[in-house]
Amino acid sequence: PVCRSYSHPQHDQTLFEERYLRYISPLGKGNFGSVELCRYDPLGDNTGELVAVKKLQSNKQSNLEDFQKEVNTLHVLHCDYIVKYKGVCYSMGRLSMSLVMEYLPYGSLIGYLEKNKDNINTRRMLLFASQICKGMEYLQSLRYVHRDLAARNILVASETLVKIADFGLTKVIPHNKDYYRVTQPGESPIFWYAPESITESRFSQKSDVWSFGVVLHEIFSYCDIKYNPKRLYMQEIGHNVLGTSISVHLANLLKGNWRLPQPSNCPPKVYPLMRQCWAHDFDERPYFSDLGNQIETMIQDERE
Ligand SMILES: C[C@@H]1CCN(C(=O)N2CC[C@@H](S(=O)(=O)c3ccccc3)C2)C[C@@H]1N(C)c1ncnc2[nH]ccc12
Repeated sequence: PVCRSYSHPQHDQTLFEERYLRYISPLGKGNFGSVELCRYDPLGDNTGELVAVKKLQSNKQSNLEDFQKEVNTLHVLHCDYIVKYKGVCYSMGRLSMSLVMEYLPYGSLIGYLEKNKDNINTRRMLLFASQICKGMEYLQSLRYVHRDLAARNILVASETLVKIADFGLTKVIPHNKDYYRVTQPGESPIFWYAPESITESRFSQKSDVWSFGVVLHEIFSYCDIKYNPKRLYMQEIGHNVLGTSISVHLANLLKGNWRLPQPSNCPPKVYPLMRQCWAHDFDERPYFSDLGNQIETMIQDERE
């Protein structure tokens, strides 16, 4: 099986009491809220465990429902390559809720690759890529579409393990379809989006594969801010575009077959892998299982 999901006879510690949740520092911010480092310390002697708490910004009813869906999503995911869900914390009398997850001290892939670029070799980057593939394969086996696959949402658990870390935009594909259409796209990460997601708000396993190609580009650019996807696309589109929206320019650029350039010291066989993920026609894009196999083979070749 892709993920050894064993059932722990763990106490179902899914309810964290707000009064024992001690705020320590911020871990990250986004459009809808933030993730904070906290210590859950019921004994009050600082022996409690460190946890990552994801808070919703506005307690608008709709966000609360989406958040509840995210909690339900994470609750069923048991995979070595997906961040572990620990439980929820209700506050203000169930008016607002927070999501409690495992805390991984290495933080996101962005900071980690930038900081350690000198001692991370191709094999390790390919190992990380294959783990993201496995996590995505598992997610898709449950008919989930992530919709926000990006290096900023990948967590580093150890020097040899990464985990997919954010399911704020994840949707379940209905059984009678193979895609999900979003009605109210909020602030969208369009520079990680497949063409059909930009123009038709259509999301599927194959649009996640497109985003995976962009994550590969980020990894082999060491998440260097100078070469991040948004900056590279905006350079090509031109910064002073007026009138028509950026997404129209981006969709035309992709229709005209322009793609993110090969990162400077990217191994020759990795860029074609990104290009496979960026096929304009989603039926031509590989499955995560195909990608995983190709990457495993590259890891073997790197060993020799
Ligand atoms: C990389 C992680 C996910 C991304 N992130 C983040 O801050 N956000 C993800 C969603 C956005 S949000 O605030 O927009 C959001 C808020 C509510 C609903 C939906 C979205 C914030 C930082 C995290 N981070 C550094 C962590 N570091 C160490 N251990 C961890 N355990 C779990 C996360 C985590």
